[in-house]
Amino acid sequence: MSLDLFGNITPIETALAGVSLLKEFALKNEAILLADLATIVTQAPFRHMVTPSGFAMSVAMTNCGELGWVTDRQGYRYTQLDPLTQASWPAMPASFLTLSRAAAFTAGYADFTPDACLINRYQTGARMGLHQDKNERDFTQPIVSVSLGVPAMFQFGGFKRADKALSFPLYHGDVVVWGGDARLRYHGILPLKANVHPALGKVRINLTFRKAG
Ligand SMILES: O=C(O)CCC(=O)C(=O)O
Ligand SMILES: [Fe+2]
Repeated sequence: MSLDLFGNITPIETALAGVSLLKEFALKNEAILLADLATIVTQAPFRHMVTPSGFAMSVAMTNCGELGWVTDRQGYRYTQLDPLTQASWPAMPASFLTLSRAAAFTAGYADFTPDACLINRYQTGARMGLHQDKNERDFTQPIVSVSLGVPAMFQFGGFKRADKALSFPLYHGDVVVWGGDARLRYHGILPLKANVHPALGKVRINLTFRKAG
């Protein structure tokens, strides 16, 4: 739960139990986050992974942490090695770990220790269809999701793909935490509108922290 400028619970939190929207929570540490991100992508570059049915995703992805989320013809899963380089995924930087733990703590999860951070890069038109995050072992652990760069419309649906979804915008620095009753809600990102962010240019970057293993 978090409060808006007037001390009210934000509308999205009123509608969705188990969702916290922490506006601009990541802004304080923007510079170090972006510097650490730049280092990660030199070691594990963004790539368009293929879904099990053989379609290249419009979102480009990489990972840091002990485990990284991947998809290919074999399916969705977490791996210790980057399939592109056969090297371990880059270590999770202290700045990422600290931010994700602070956000989880603020949302009511006192002992969140992510072992995976999926890094999504959206160019204009890129989208992520409604899906559940369910490749993790322990659904009592939340998802912590950090938005950077160009704004995007996030969708929260229900527990079936066809359930009606609520949409709300996410801006640079916003953090969403979902767990508990909301942990397995369908969610996604609508096609990214053309835009420019002063620090990141034409893209949106999303950091999704999970306790996967
Ligand atoms: O980009 C986002 O905000 C959502 C990403 C997401 O749902 C995921 O990576 O599983
Ligand atoms: Fe997701």
